[in-house]
Amino acid sequence: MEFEHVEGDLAKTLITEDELHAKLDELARQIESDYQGKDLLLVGVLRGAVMVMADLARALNRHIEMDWMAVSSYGSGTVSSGVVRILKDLDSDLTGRNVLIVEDIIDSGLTLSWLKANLESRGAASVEICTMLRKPDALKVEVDVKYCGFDIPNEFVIGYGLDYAEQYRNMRGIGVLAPHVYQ
Ligand SMILES: O=P(O)(O)OC[C@H]1O[C@H](OP(=O)(O)OP(=O)(O)O)[C@H](O)[C@@H]1O
Ligand SMILES: Nc1nc2[nH]cnc2c(=O)[nH]1
Repeated sequence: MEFEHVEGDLAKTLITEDELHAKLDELARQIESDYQGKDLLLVGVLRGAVMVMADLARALNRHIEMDWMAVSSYGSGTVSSGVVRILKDLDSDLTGRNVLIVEDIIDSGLTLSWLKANLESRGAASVEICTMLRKPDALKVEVDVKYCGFDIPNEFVIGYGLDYAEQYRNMRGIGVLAPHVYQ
């Protein structure tokens, strides 16, 4: 049972581990085809994207580089503050690079629209976004997403890198947190 230790904290299971991995394989084939003959720098956004990054990188049958940024707009709450702070910047020079931002979720879109513009301003040849989840009903700004795993309802989700107050990131699938946990 993949959710055994958190079962009482979940309102429902949304996406299973198998479904996540099948989707990652699909995305990896598209990315391989789109970036044929080009360099590829995967930029993971800490901390939530750690699981997607690790699994996507291994699903790709090609050379890649990885770098990491840490930004924060949520603190320990469940609603975006809208203010994005860089907690850790990239080590790489982006000049002329093909950058693929790897994310776990696009919710309001505030983090990713800010981050994409920020990386584009550093002279990259291209900056695209790959996100495992997106909430179309929660978007406050348009974000141009090239690769999206699943569109999900506007509910607070946990698992596969996504936390509530730093818990649940190691859940293998994705679920909706029961309101009694945070109310
Ligand atoms: O579209 P938005 O409303 O801006 O939300 C998306 C952001 O929220 C999550 O990160 P969070 O700030 O929770 O930090 P974490 O990755 O360290 O958990 C997620 O990883 C995105 O970066
Ligand atoms: N854990 C979690 N983090 C988020 N950050 C933005 N949206 C979400 C969400 O639904 N769940």
